[in-house]
Amino acid sequence: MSDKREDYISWDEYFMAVAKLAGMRSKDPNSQVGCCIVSADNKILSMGYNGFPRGCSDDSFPWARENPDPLKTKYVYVTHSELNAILNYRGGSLEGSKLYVSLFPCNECAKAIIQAGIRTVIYDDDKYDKTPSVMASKMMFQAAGVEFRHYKRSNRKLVITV
Ligand SMILES: O=c1[nH]c(=O)n([C@H]2C[C@H](O)[C@@H](COP(=O)(O)O)O2)cc1CO
Ligand SMILES: [Zn+2]
Repeated sequence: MSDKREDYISWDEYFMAVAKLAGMRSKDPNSQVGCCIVSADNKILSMGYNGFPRGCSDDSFPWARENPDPLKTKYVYVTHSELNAILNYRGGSLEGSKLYVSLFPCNECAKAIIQAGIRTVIYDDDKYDKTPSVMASKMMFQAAGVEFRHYKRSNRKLVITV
């Protein structure tokens, strides 16, 4: 007879929750994106969130979405969560790993994901579906044999007191 707990979180819930927890570090007022890279045997290898590169202070670089001067918007400076997670990994190869991310990867991150050898992408939000960037990501993933699947929310609320 087993006394095992039955309400433990699934692997998918665990890794998506870790991705979203990383996203809570983001200073972006509009989109907080988090990412968690996991080995084929379910070990967490790396995490990342969207933010400015090291040394580029959140207090001096802009978080604006729109400005006639592109240098006054975030887009030219921000490092995406997926790229940060890939670059944060210093332990060797990401070949064959899985990437959990709270927002579908853009085309630039898709290139990095493919070239890093990541084989599976599990995403939650797809709010930029139908934009050329996301359409390009999906075309590249399909061509490169990177599987992508939508995360099925269990809608469980995980409460952590810190
Ligand atoms: O794949 C992604 N990963 C990622 O980290 N981001 C970040 C960059 C920006 O900080 C933010 C997108 O900003 P916005 O939704 O306001 O356009 O999300 C955006 C995408 C996809 O667009
Ligand atoms: Zn991106």
